Amino acid sequence: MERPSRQLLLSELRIRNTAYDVSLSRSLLTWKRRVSSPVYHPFRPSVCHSVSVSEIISVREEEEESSSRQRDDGSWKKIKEREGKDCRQAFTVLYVERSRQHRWRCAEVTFMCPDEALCQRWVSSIREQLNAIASRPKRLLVYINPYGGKRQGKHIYEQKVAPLFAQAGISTHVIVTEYANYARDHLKTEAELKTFDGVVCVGGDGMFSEIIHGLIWRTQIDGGVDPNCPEESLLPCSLRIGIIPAGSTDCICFATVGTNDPVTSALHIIVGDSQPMDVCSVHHNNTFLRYSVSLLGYGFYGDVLTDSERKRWMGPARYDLSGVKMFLTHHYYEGTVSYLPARGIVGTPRDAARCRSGCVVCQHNGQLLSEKAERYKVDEASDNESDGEWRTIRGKFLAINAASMSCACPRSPKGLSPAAHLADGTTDLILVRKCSRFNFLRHLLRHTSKDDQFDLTFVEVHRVRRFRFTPRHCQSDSDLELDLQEHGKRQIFSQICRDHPACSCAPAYSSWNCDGEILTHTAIDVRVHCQLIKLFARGIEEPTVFEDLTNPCAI
Ligand SMILES: Nc1ncnc2c1ncn2[C@@H]1O[C@H](COP(=O)(O)OP(=O)(O)OP(=O)(O)O)[C@@H](O)[C@H]1O
Ligand SMILES: CCCCCCCCCCCCC/C=C/[C@@H](O)[C@H](CO)NC(=O)CCCCC
Ligand SMILES: [Ca+2]
Repeated sequence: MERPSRQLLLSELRIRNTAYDVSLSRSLLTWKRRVSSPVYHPFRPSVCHSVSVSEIISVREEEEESSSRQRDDGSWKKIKEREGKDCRQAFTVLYVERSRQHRWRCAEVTFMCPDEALCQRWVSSIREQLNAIASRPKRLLVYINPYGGKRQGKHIYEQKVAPLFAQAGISTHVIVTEYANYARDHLKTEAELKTFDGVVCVGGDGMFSEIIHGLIWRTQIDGGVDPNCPEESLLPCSLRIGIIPAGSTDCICFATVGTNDPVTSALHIIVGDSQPMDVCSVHHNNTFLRYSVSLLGYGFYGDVLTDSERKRWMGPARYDLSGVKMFLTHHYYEGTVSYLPARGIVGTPRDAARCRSGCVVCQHNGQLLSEKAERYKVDEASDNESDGEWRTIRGKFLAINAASMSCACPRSPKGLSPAAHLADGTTDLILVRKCSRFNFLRHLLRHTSKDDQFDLTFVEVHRVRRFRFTPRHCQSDSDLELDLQEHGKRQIFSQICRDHPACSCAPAYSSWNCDGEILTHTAIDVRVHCQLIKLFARGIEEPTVFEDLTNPCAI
């Protein structure tokens, strides 16, 4: 058991009219009500509070002149009782308080000191501790998409986030985007990245995608790496990214924080959290197409996205309408999926365990991959793909999904692949073969219940490092030859006729949904880059069952 660290300060201070023993160590601020009588009071509220120093947002001196100050709830609190004296005898600590469903709130407590010198000592000691936390950002570059989600981005930032950043002493350079890809291009070429400790995007998954495209591209160009070459190992980005959710799905925020709440996200940024994340690069014939961190979906999710883009004016409800429409349409697509299974790693897509804050699977697999990368640097002749052999599956699919993380979102709180990991260097490749509408509905509905969406005969899931997809009509002559041998000429010709858009109702191609953006190509080559970016987040926290044993209040 870890021992509480040495006390830096211990004083008797007052909260309102009650005396408390208040102590500060390098890790904790604790206030414990003084027990005047040893008699047990069953109806008295908890007498001891403890806050981790790492979760203190800021400390401020109270400057009111022997007067009262209005609290948030409208009541008045007395700051100073004695007359005629300078008033710097009280200080307020703002800190993170956990609320329901992974939400964080900014709470505050005001301590009254017997004299000014003591008050000053407390304020400077707490500030010293906060300044020593190197991971906290001091200067942030903020991009706001005014048109994401319900078009509330600017309002959300100004009302809920900016005041918190100001209280935490974070300075910001705020840019409201003027058109799509404004933030991406600004980051690629213009932004003075060295002057910032992080980039914040206010918007949805599409806006986040712009930010990572700008940052990853810039990092590769500055480091002399060719982003068009699918074989190149990409350089990790040094700046962390914060997401203030103001979009339609906000799946990246939800899956990394556990909730889509602007205040919670702002607090994770302020305390300087860090969550590494895998990124997939998507190429077509040695040309870079896009990066993806959440869903790469062909078939159902590609069609839903294509249809919903025409209904953008509807806001987030467009996905529900297009979802139902595409479910009824029930298109399937033929093609070949090849993949490189992830070997030597911990975890499978069917695990009961989930990726959570401080995930050991991500740590283990991340370490394994970086050691491997080091070895390859020494031995140039080694084949990068020697840890496994490519496997190939041909078929008719209703959906081909690659989930690099769970893709949990309010629509599906457990996500497309509930056991996927944020930073393990793999993506879960989910193949939903052609089946009846009823069966497909069973599969879809299981995304919203406790039942396993993979426990169906027409669904398979593989944890992979790399995969390729070729739609049937892009297949090589030798592949088509194989088809002829397998199925006989007559079947093939009737199939081609049925699939050809000119002479039948069923389209031959779907589109790829890449984190909510439509890809321009259907034949793609995808590779996972382990922990390429970092977010101001810590992963979803497990609800605490037992009191923290390092907390002196719990002992
Ligand atoms: N000023 C702007 N005008 C028009 N489009 C913009 C602007 N700034 C950003 N965009 C684009 O708007 C698109 C959607 O933005 P965003 O992701 O913020 O919201 P959303 O699509 O509603 O949410 P989600 O992606 O979570 O479903 C993005 O593709 C982004 O490139
Ligand atoms: C017939 C009804 C069946 C109901 C089934 C519900 C299943 C929900 C699964 C939700 C999966 C979300 C995956 C996230 C993808 C994001 O990268 C992307 C960008 O924001 N969002 C969409 O493409 C938006 C995609 C929205 C799909 C509905
Ligand atoms: Ca992953």
